[in-house]
Amino acid sequence: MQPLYTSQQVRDAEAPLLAAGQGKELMLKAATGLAHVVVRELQSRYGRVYGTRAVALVGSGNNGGDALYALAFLARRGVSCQAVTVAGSAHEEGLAAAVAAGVCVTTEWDSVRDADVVIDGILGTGASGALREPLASQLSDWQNNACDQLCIAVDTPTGVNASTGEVDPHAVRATHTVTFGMLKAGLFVHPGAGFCGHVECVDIGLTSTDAPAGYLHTTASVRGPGEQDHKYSRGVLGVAAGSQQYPGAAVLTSLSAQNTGVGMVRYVGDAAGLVMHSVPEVVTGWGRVQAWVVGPGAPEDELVDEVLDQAYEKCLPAVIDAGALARVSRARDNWVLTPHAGEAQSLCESRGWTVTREEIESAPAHWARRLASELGCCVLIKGARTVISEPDGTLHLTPVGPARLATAGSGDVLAGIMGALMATEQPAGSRSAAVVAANAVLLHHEAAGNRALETAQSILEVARSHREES
Ligand SMILES: NC(=O)C1=CN([C@@H]2O[C@H](COP(=O)(O)OP(=O)(O)OC[C@H]3O[C@@H](n4cnc5c(N)ncnc54)[C@H](OP(=O)(O)O)[C@@H]3O)[C@@H](O)[C@H]2O)[C@@H](O)CC1
Ligand SMILES: Nc1ncnc2c1ncn2[C@@H]1O[C@H](COP(=O)(O)OP(=O)(O)O)[C@@H](O)[C@H]1O
Ligand SMILES: [K+]
Repeated sequence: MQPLYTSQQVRDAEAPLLAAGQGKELMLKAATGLAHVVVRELQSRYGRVYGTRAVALVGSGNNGGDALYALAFLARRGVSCQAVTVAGSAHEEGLAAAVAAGVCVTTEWDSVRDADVVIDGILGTGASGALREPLASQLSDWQNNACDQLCIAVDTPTGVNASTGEVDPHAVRATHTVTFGMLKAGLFVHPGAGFCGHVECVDIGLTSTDAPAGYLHTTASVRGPGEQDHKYSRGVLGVAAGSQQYPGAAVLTSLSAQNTGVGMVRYVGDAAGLVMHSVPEVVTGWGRVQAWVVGPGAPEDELVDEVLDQAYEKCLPAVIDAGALARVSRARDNWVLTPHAGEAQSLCESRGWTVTREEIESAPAHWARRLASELGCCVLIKGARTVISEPDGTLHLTPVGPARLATAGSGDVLAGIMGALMATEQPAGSRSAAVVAANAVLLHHEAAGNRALETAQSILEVARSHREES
């Protein structure tokens, strides 16, 4: 997992280097890394670099400085370069370097639309508040008329908050973002993540001793059974799912758990016959378990309450989904609540917080954090972009999953995968529970089929391919 930081943390990491007089060196490293990406993308899209046209939008700060030094580099490679200064002033040394390399400087935006590549060097980590006029309207005019244009953002797309992922209505939609030194959390949080395109980080020698704001998870793993393991030591998962109205959820949860790999699945609920028919390895009825999944398919309240009490009293890790979410009155830090935005809204409402589903969808990290802090457990808000927060606000993020997961029963499958990992991994606190949850999301993405049943089936092969035998 890769650490993610806020803008302030990055600035704090830069401060001692700047104080030691290394500011120019840092900027040149950043600009060189940026220019290499521009060259690579020009080559990849147009098959040539020489003779292409690059336009950089240049703000008044160091973000613009990066763009100007990169233009100087590109001009020397035979790219026809123009700097559009958008803020009245620009980084002096960067401007001088660009002019010396033959870059044309203007305040007119006419050339932006026809550029082969636009470099967004307006705002980076120094941005604050809403985009000001006339910049905001100029950005909208350009982007409303741009079509499939290569656009490479310097450090962060202008208008995307690099710490929170919140987005200004006039924000730049980049195809690529070249960020410097440390990954910024806002580049991976919805909705900002959707404006960044492909993100890559150029190493400029920054390090931080701060606790990261979050982690990016990109690699799944599944623990295999050890030589000495038996079905009980490997982990038994209790599944309390399904009802007469929604029996299928019980099947999807149990099947995906079994296929992910677990010592045993014990099922309790109203769909035992159907579960047994579909997954004959499942054992029905109460017994000892090492983790619980409770809630998919709206099991009865009495059953849910009994499971929640047992999991709480025994400190068992648990995945709390759908119908069980509203029954949670106390929680352990190794629990993961998995609401979609609508369920998250109900959780908020029951706490007297007024928020719409749309507001949760546009700031899921904020609401996941708030709920996790309030409840004292991990909260995973499902959706096109899934966000996990620990109670202390540390985020756990994954790359975006395939949209074919937007189908009924998909969440039940995720709950089963996560439950199986909980039973075998036995997370003891919120950090390890969040890591398990992120791992489950990655496996879910990889297994995604066109139907939830197909996903639950293909998780067998996906988990096998990631299994590390111990
Ligand atoms: N420091 C280092 O070691 C390194 C830093 N690096 C680079 O520096 C970047 C940070 O540079 P930075 O601190 O100069 O801030 P930056 O993002 O250019 O913006 C400041 C300008 O924006 C303006 N402005 C602010 N908000 C605004 C708004 N809403 N709407 C309109 N304007 C607004 C603000 O105006 P003011 O508020 O002062 O009037 C000010 O003029 C960082 O992202 C990375 O790219 C790399 O080179 C590596 C080494
Ligand atoms: N557009 C999308 N792209 C990627 N993943 C998605 C998308 N829409 C939904 N998902 C994922 O599909 C699952 C849907 O879960 P949920 O809404 O609980 O469905 P159900 O209740 O029918 O099981 C979640 O894991 C969610 O993150
Ligand atoms: K930028």
